[in-house]
Amino acid sequence: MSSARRLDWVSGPAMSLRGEVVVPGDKSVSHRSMMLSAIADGTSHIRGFLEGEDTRATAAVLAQLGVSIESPSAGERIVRGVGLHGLRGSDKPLDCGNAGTGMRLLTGLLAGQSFDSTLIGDESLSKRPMRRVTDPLANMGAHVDSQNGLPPLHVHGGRKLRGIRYELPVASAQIKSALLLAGLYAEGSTEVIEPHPTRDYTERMLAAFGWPIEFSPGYAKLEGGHTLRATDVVVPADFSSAAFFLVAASIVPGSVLRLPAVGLNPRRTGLLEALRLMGADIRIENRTESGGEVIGDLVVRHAPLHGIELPEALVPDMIDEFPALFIAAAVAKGRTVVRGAAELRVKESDRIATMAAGMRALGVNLDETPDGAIIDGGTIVPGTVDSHGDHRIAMSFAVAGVVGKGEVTIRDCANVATSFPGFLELANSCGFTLR
Ligand SMILES: O=C(O)C1=C[C@@H](OP(=O)(O)O)[C@@H](O)[C@H](O)C1
Ligand SMILES: C=C(OP(=O)(O)O)C(=O)O
Repeated sequence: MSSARRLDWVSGPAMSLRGEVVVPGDKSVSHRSMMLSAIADGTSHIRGFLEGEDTRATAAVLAQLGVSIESPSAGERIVRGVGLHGLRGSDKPLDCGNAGTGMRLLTGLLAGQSFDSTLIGDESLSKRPMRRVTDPLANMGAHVDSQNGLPPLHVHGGRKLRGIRYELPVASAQIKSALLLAGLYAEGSTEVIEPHPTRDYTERMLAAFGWPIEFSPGYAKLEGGHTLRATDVVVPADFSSAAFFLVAASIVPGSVLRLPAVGLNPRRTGLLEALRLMGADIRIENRTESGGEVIGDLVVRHAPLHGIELPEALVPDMIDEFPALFIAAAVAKGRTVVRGAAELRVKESDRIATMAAGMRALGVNLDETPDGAIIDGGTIVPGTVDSHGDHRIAMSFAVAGVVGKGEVTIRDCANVATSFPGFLELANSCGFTLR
């Protein structure tokens, strides 16, 4: 990573957090809306598109493959779909940046093309496991070369794909989605069965774009040989971005925050349940439906939190929210036990190890376990932590700073722009003291 990317933050104690916090568009939905619009017939209009580095990287890859994408204003994209077989190969590598979602889903999408592609990523993405998608794609007849299971990935074109029935070894929406996207190009049916239901945005969006698909929690099945019809997409606000404010307002006395129109897909809101089990006061107001997704305003008030044994069934529904939950646990009364979350070790950083190291530096008592942590609530003291370039870790320690006894210095925060551009300004607008 270049030195320009090495940005440090200092987060200081806050009096109380108040106001309305409008968080940016959902990252998962933004990636998928771009991919499906690109291979649809006709022009799709996306609103609320996340202007983050991850989702812009996906848009740039599709533009490199010949898709015309206009951006009339921030968060708005007009995508002229080229049809299922209209993408054109590129001689240059396709750069997915920091995005696991981008790389894994695009691998599925590119496996069925007539041309070869090379997918690359940044230092962090280059360490993330890809066999979880390349192995089942190989069963479908695809040919993807990796570097011992890691990126860069070379996806060979001109392969005839056939549908498979695949039981996922881990609960992962990225694996499921990669197979479904390859399945669009396959002969016969592609069927995926999950060990625990994961976010179903790919399934819902395929249906919205007119592709026949059968799905229920933990199951999806589609057949190749149809077409996608351009559709307008409204991207809801990202629950995973709202999560930092839910935790921060819960733990800073005197706080009340309103987070309008947040996506409340049940496969995303595990943190809401977890915080409520800990005693949090979070209400949903103005619940409504938009683009086939439930959205609502989240109103969070300070409440004394206590430790819990986190029900393992919640883990996939809050897979990106553990860094934030760990901070809540660090100041809750008593002990919090997290198990069954080994997937955290293969995210943008090893999120168990990175959080454990940082929390210890801030005086928190915790034991790291292979698939989770045992955290004793107490007081956060001033100190310096390293986010290891992991956006969710950086934002979680910014939350630790507002509730701590002094300043928390956070190293390497530039990657916050991958999922939450403008976090610092938004956080300060409701009472953080972050610089
Ligand atoms: O499908 C998606 O959009 C995502 C799925 C999850 O990853 P896994 O599929 O690896 O669990 C999640 O961590 C990631 O931030 C986004
Ligand atoms: C794990 C994440 O994203 P991705 O896998 O797309 O890099 C995340 O945003 O926390």
